[in-house]
Amino acid sequence: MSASQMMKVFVTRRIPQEGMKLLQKASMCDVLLWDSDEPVPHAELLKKVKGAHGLLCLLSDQIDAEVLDAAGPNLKVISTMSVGFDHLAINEIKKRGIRVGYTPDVLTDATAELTVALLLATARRLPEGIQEVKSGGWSSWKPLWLCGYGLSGSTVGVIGLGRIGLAIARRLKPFGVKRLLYSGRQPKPQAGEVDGEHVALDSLLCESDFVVVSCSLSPDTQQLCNKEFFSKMKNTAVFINTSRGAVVNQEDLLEALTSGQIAAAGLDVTTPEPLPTDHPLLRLNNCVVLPHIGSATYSTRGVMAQLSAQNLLCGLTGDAMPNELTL
Ligand SMILES: O=CC(=O)O
Repeated sequence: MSASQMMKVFVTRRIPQEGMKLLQKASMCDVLLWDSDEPVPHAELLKKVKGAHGLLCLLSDQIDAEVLDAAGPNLKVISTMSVGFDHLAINEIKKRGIRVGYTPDVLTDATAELTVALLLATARRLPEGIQEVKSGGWSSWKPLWLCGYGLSGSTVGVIGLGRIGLAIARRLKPFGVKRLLYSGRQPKPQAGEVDGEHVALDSLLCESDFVVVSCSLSPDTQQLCNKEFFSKMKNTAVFINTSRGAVVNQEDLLEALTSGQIAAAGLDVTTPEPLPTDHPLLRLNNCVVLPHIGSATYSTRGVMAQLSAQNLLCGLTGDAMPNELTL
């Protein structure tokens, strides 16, 4: 293929080899990589994307009208190495006739596992316990020390029983969960598998011992978890969010945690990301914050990279993508 027929692809970060190899093998592609583990600065993104036919990006890259304009009319496909796509200006993308690939399913298990780990770490106060061991605060076995909340006999409420929500529910049930509630627009047939009860959000909040947020970020869910939301939760309830930070009003969460309105929170996602190290949430013992690592297993990230590369290449050749977002 002559240089003028080659299609330009910009990859916004180092990604696992499984994906890079596929792109490098594709004879029609001229691949430009932002060869770093850190995000490409916005000004560089605008430069590097110029004239690209394909863009492989991550959830931390905001792909807005400015980026699309900088790319210009060649851009045929955007492939995001994520299941979430709230970082993409979908209306602008649709207007320009650009196709979008994403990576659902392949990260469901890893994200559900991480959610369970975070729930248990938060409810059983693992970070506090580890800190006490290291600091010499562990003086003896004490009946009233570092007690938390258990899943056995509990009611769990899942907000958004989609692929990941269901995988979380499946994993939590064997801990002896008594009732599994879920909210969402309509009952889901697959909820039967976990004996899930479809309830109104208010009932879920009033009745649950653990509230797990697993919905995607949309105008409907933005700031869903606010003062009113937390005020309906039990004082002994634990709040877990592994979806997107913007689903939560963090000021209101901080207030709920410091006032004792709720018992504890575990967050894998925050606003902003990274959360500044002096953020007040990080000073609380009853808040466990992780750095958005839901899908971070070696194999999952490998498969995500591979799928993103496949989506991108199919988008360039005009073929059906393994996972194309319906716009
Ligand atoms: O948050 C993770 C993803 O959207 O893949």
